[in-house]
Amino acid sequence: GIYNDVDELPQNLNFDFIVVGGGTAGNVVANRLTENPSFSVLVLEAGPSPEGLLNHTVPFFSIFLRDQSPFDWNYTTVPQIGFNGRALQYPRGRILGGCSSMNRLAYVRGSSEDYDRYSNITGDRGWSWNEIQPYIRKNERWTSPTDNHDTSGQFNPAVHGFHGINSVSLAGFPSPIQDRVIQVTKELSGEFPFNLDYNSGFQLGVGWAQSTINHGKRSSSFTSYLGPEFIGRPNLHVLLNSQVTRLLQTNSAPAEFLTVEFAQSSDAPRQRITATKEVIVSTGSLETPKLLLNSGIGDPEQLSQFGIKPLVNIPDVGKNLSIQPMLTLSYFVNSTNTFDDIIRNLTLRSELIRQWSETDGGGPLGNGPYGTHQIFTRLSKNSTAFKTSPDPAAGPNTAHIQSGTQAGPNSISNGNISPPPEGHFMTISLSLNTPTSRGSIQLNTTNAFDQPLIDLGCLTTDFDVLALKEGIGNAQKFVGARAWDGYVLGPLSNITTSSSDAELEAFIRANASPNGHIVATASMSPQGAQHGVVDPDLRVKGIERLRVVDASILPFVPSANTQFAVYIVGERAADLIKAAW
Ligand SMILES: Cc1cc2nc3c(=O)[nH]c(=O)nc-3n(C[C@H](O)[C@H](O)[C@H](O)COP(=O)(O)OP(=O)(O)OC[C@H]3O[C@@H](n4cnc5c(N)ncnc54)[C@H](O)[C@@H]3O)c2cc1C
Repeated sequence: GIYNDVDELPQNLNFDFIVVGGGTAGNVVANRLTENPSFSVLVLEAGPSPEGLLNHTVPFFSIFLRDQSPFDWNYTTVPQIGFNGRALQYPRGRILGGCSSMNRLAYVRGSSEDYDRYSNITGDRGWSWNEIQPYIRKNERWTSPTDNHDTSGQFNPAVHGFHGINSVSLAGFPSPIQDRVIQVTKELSGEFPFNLDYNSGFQLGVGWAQSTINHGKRSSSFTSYLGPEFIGRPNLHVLLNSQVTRLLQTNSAPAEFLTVEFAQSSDAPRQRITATKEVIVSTGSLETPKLLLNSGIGDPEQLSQFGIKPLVNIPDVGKNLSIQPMLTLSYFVNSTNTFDDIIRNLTLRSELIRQWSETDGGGPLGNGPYGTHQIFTRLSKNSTAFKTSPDPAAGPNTAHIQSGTQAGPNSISNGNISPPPEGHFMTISLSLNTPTSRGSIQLNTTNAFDQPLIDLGCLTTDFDVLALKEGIGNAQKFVGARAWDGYVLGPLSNITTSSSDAELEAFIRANASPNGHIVATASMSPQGAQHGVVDPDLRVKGIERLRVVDASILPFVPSANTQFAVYIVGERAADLIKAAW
């Protein structure tokens, strides 16, 4: 069951496993472990439930989940050198389902090489593309689009799972620009070839967008893994509004941290519960390092500076943060049939809400705001970026740049949801999927309710800036295709094909923003390695019966949005834990 208050928890229960964080990965672990009726699981989630929240259910409205809100951690980064010293507001779900309850729903796996790299650098074949296939099937439930259009030629059924838990679908409402995008794949087939399915392991080219949407409604780890058929399990307990403040050491040789300390608000009394088998930390890439550090697990020198007693020496906690920087390029179009007015015109919006609810998820609001297609491209072989760094992609078939096409304003992707008051747009958003810059998460105070110091480190290497410049050039080639003649009128920004290198760099630093795909702050490394934070079986190094299971364990960001990888991490972790007990 799901409880709001600690007093509602069934008394005198022993919990075999405590999952800290009911987010994307945490709910997968809780679901899979409770398949075994003899395991009892408690999930402690800092936020409330998204049940009944329209913005967390209507896919298009994810654009409204970027501002400060009671369902968000409302982070602000430290001033970012690479972004001209801008300190950025940075959204993360503080709600059951975590970021899967508020993300942009794009379902993108990355390349097979991304997963083979995880396998190679950890020495564990279990993370390779071939070995994760069963977990893809366990996670994915391919679902027909809301409008039931003919999807042949829009995806490859052979590479999808139809019997998993988490819904994935193609757009359920046509976009006004989708036919032109397909025309570009024919016209410029050398640079932008059509790819039937970018989730096959071979991602390069242009494919129809796939999203975690179930009949016009968000499919999250809350709606799926804690869905009605599971949440009634007598061994599955989810306590909301409960933030874990520290893990407490219960044994020193071997080191164990089986007691969790938590509180229902910053000034509420601290409570304690002890797991009998394992504690699983699934608090995400920003909170996981903070929780470990507050518990005395980290770099001893840094911990001592805060008066925290160093208990386990793991210098890499919070280091190596990796995230993809992104940019959006918007163009005025010769049409009023775009999504701009859904944001600007409240009357239209309420009509569409009515359509959505009367048709069970139908109409444009049932689509994610990510647009029609995903475009995966590589930098040119003789790119100047490669003079500054070896190729950071996981392999020769892995994209450096991922772009999305949408019939709407640039602001959809930027987090700022106020489009220009006039005009209609189409936008290419482009993300550098293979960043070489690294940042960090550090403590600011020892109060668990305070934010950590978040340094995303974006655009601090020459490679990343040069690669984004080339990404802009790619986008301009795409928009320059004849398919857009008479439709695209001109750019919204002052960036054109004749902009100088200096102008491009100034534009990038002033306008780029981080996307939501933070990883690597508690990276996996080989068993026994001194670097990294967890072993390939996700056990925290030097500690027994404590694992980290969330995005923070990925040592590199995949060439993709990250929820897919996180679901796979959750699925495999559950099997590893089951095998250990
Ligand atoms: C704005 C945005 C847009 C995105 N768009 C996409 C997209 O379109 N496609 C895609 O694939 N990916 C997207 N992502 C990324 C993806 O959603 C995340 O990588 C993934 O969901 C992270 O999963 P996680 O389990 O690591 O963390 P989360 O899902 O964040 O889960 C962590 C959970 O732990 C809880 N928690 C944290 N600290 C504590 C504590 N101390 N005690 C108790 N509970 C705690 C949190 O409230 C949260 O519920 C986006 C992310 C963001 C932020």
